[in-house]
Amino acid sequence: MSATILPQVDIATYATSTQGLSLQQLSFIGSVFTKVGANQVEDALSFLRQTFARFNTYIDVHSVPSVEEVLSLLDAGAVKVFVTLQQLEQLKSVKNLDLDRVAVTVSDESTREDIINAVAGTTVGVYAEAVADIELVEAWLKEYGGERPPVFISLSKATEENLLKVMNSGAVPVISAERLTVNPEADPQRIDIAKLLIANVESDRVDGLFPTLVTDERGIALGLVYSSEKSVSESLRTGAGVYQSRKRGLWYKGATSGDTQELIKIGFDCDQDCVRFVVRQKGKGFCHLSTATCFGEYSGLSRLQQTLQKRKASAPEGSYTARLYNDPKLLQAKIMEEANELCEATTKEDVAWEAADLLYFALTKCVAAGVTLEEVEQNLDAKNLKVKRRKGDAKGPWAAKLSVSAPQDEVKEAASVPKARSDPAGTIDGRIEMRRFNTATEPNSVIQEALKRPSQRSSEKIMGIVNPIIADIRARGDAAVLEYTHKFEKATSLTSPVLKAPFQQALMNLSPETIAAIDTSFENIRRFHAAQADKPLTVETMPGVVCSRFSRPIERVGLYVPGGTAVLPSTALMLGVPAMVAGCKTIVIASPPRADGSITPEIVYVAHKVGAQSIVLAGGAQAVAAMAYGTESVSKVDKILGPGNQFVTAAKMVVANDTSAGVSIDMPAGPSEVLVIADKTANPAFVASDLLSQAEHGVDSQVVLIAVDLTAEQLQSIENEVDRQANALPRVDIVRGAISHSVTLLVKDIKEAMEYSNLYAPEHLILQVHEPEKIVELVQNAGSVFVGPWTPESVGDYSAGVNHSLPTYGYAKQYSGVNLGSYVKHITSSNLSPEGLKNIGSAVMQLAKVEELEAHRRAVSIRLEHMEKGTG
Ligand SMILES: NC(=O)c1ccc[n+]([C@@H]2O[C@H](COP(=O)([O-])OP(=O)(O)OC[C@H]3O[C@@H](n4cnc5c(N)ncnc54)[C@H](O)[C@@H]3O)[C@@H](O)[C@H]2O)c1
Ligand SMILES: N[C@H](CO)Cc1c[nH]c[nH+]1
Ligand SMILES: [Zn+2]
Repeated sequence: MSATILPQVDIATYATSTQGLSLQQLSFIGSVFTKVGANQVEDALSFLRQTFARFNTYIDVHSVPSVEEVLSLLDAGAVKVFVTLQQLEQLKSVKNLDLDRVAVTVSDESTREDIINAVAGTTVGVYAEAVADIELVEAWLKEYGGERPPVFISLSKATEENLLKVMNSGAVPVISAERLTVNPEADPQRIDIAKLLIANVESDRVDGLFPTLVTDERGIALGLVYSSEKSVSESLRTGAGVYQSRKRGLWYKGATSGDTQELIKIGFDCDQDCVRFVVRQKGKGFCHLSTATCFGEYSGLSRLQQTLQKRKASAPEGSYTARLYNDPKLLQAKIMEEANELCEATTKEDVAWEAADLLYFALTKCVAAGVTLEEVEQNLDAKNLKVKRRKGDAKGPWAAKLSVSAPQDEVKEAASVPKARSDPAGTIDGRIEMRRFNTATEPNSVIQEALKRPSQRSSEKIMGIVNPIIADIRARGDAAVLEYTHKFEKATSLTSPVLKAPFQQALMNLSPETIAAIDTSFENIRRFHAAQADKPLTVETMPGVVCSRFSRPIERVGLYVPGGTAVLPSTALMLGVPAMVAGCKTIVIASPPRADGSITPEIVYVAHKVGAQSIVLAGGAQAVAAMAYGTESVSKVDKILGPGNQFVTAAKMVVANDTSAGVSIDMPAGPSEVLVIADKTANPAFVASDLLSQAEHGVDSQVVLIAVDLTAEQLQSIENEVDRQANALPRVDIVRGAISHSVTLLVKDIKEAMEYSNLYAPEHLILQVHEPEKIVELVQNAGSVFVGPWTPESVGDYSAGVNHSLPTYGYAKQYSGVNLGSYVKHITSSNLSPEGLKNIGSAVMQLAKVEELEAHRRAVSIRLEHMEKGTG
């Protein structure tokens, strides 16, 4: 709000003055003017510090000798300084100084032409001091013409009539605060500030009232009311929100409800036809419906602040916020954790998510310390007024985190031994490079830390998102599935969440090359998985005791085909073909549709080839929940398989743990990863291409290179290839994100390489080493292994026949990738002859006796007795 009038105060006496407007009443107007003498700069700085939040301070600095001191006043928050022509010339050359923070003074030494020349083409204002003849100034203003700069005038004879003339001419009058009053009836020798304030406000209403927007201190609209000169005057006098009701006259807000308001400021809009009251609302809220505003409750940061303040006053025992208030160390750790997660976030969505988390913990810290959002924002405004900008370099340990060593130089210097390089950035000197760690010199803890998968959002947070989605799908079925698809996939035209077989030919309109590629892959995957079928087995464990095992397909399977960062028809093949080979009766495929509501034709073609019953046009937790519980149109399944992002994986875990769902899952298959072991025989270009093929999946992917006894030059060639090839990729930005948490380990021999690999348990392991077949024997933990220079990982992703739906995140230690066994359950059977029962009976009866389970024992003894009596 720009100033309408500038009450002048003396900084030496303002605090104790009892004449005219009080300090609080001045703050309602929002602006003050003061003169600073040569020795008063320190006092002025302290005045600015104390009053920054309450006033905009305009300072006459004629007598301040140095430009440095003038700048320090501007830096401390003076909104405008009134200067001499000489000072103006000096200030014009100050970098970062906005010239609309300066007004030049018309004085005896300067002619009108000097002033016009000085301000021409700038935003510098003009200050006319001790003007005796107001008509002359009016004439001057008229003559000036065009886009006039802001003009401030102090009159030698400040009568109400003269002040109104100044305001009518569009200038801002400067007048001693001691000459003003908020109570003209009791103080007739002073000028009514309310009258001056609204002198230029126009009303186009027949009742002459002024539309008045009431906001809180953050500028959030609380409601719309009306004001009159009288109500403004009453508000200034009482320091409360007082308005003019169109029916009931003066309205002292909260007089009956108790929801009163503390007046903070009164201002006006740009064309002076709307009043703005900034208030601090007490009680239940502004609206008569007891909401914070007439437009509903607060949202965002304001709502969070409201909740945190309530929790501070009385937090429910055991609430997380109460824990944070009571444990400052926990709060500190959370702030650092969230700040770090925000630094690591790369996608728009993740940055917003992590920033929200950081703001939550930062605001908790503020509320704990009694600091309000309004105060934080005042600080932001104060910083915005700074002229002397800091360089903004990082300090202390943070600066150290930024410093990067020069890898190329190092390599040149140390002719053959590659050095470790552990900067956290993924791009070093603009190159796309992984961090290097030498296992011979780095402590094991550092290596373990470097090998950690990129931080995932905490399961608490993910569950907080996924659980309500699952509950919603259970409660509202198809309608909820559609709503989430509209929201996440932006497929707002979609009206049914399911596409049922038979699928129309038009939906599988593919090029002959694509059809041929899918058909080739389909056949290889089919062959490899068909070969996995196990024949029923039968064993006679004792004479007459025959045990068998046979398998049966799981009847109904749900296959999740990811479609967030990339659409993966190959995953439809990897999940659909073994389901078909196993003989699953109902195959349901789920995949997020495109924004136009359609599904990728390649996925429809695969669904058709594997005999899928339907395609669920949904992704994420909603697709998983729909298949787990079934909806009006989505068939319930017995097992859900397939990879996905954190929401998909979390939802699979939730439904698998719900016994009422009666559904199982394959495994946790998250962001893609690869570990390449390369020795001197490896081709650097091949190694780089394999690393990048998984890095391009997503920013949360991780790739690891284990360099076995490489020279600095050999390692450098791989790194050069990584940078060169990465920069040529269309998904270079994703690759950059993934490489930022990817690492190279320098190890001495293949044995050590395999130890690290087994510890990491990668989803994909690539062996680009001498005699790789022999090394396969050393593999203990891995999802799928790619052997030798001619086996890029992508052959496994698409066409070789092996499955690409594999355990990630180290779960290769206990899970297998998807295989035929994933679609069947094994059933055993026993078949005993009388002789067999005789042979085994005593062992069974004895053990039943030990367990004191008599009915078990008798089930045998009763038969043996029958045999003896010949009645069996
Ligand atoms: N391990 C394996 O075998 C394997 C195989 C293929 C792919 N992958 C991995 O699968 C992952 C696929 O992830 P993706 O994101 O590309 O696709 P996705 O289909 O798994 O996830 C997309 C869905 O996530 C949901 N979602 C997105 N943001 C959300 C939010 N803020 N709140 C709630 N739900 C939200 C939406 O419903 C969206 O449809 C990748 O990380 C890829 O590397 C792994
Ligand atoms: N590499 C992924 C599994 O981690 C699968 C995939 C599909 N398309 C390309 N790659
Ligand atoms: Zn892949």
